[in-house]
Amino acid sequence: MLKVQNLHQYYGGSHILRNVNITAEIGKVTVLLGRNGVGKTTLLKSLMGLVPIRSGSVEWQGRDVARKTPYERARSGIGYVPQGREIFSRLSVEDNLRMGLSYCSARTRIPGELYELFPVLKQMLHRRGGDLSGGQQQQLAIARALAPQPKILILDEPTEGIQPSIIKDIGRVIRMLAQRGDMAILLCEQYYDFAEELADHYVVMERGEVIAAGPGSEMQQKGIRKLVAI
Ligand SMILES: Nc1ncnc2c1ncn2[C@@H]1O[C@H](COP(=O)(O)OP(=O)(O)OP(=O)(O)O)[C@@H](O)[C@H]1O
Repeated sequence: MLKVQNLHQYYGGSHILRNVNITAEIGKVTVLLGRNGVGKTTLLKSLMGLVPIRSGSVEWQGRDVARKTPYERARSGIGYVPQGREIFSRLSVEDNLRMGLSYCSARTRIPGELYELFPVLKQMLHRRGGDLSGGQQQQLAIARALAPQPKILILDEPTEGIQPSIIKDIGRVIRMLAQRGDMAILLCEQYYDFAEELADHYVVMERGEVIAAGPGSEMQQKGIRKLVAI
């Protein structure tokens, strides 16, 4: 389980995250919602150690990882799919997947399962990452994060700029990964319908604070769509 408590983060003098508390459980999809600029990406980067936090704890599988490096967090089973995908455009699809294994000495082979989840990657194995469509790159970014077999997958807006058929495929993979029961999913998303369909739990942020949270089944009844409408 990932448990974030009383987290505060600043960029210079700007107080960006204010006393954030969230959890993400193994076997569940937790969706993080909020309008542009409320601090979602900053929160995910803080969880991954890509930006420092001022105070609070980030507990993963019972250990506080808040002072660990991104490398150490990745090795402890935290997988991260950044906003904008950050594919290595001049490397092949296969080498992009290998990059996902680069910090993980125990695993040297790309799991064959990734090609079952995303068959297009097998077809394009020797193409350059930069030659893939946006949707294919997103699938590659997810597969790269899954290559070392993490226990939590953190995704930052995976549907951004992606065509509907690929959004469906990505949704199916997310649901399947959670249902297997050995991985937590923390999904930051602006596409409300996609988020609602997948959510076991939801968290809504506004101006750096969590303003609502609960079971995914209650999102409609609680009017969460309105809270995040632009
Ligand atoms: N590197 C940075 N330096 C200073 N301020 C930043 C930096 N990155 C983000 N911010 C500011 O922090 C606030 C939160 O940004 P963040 O990207 O975390 O929001 P977000 O909810 O993920 O938005 P979006 O949905 O647009 O990605 C915004 O006001 C943003 O301008």
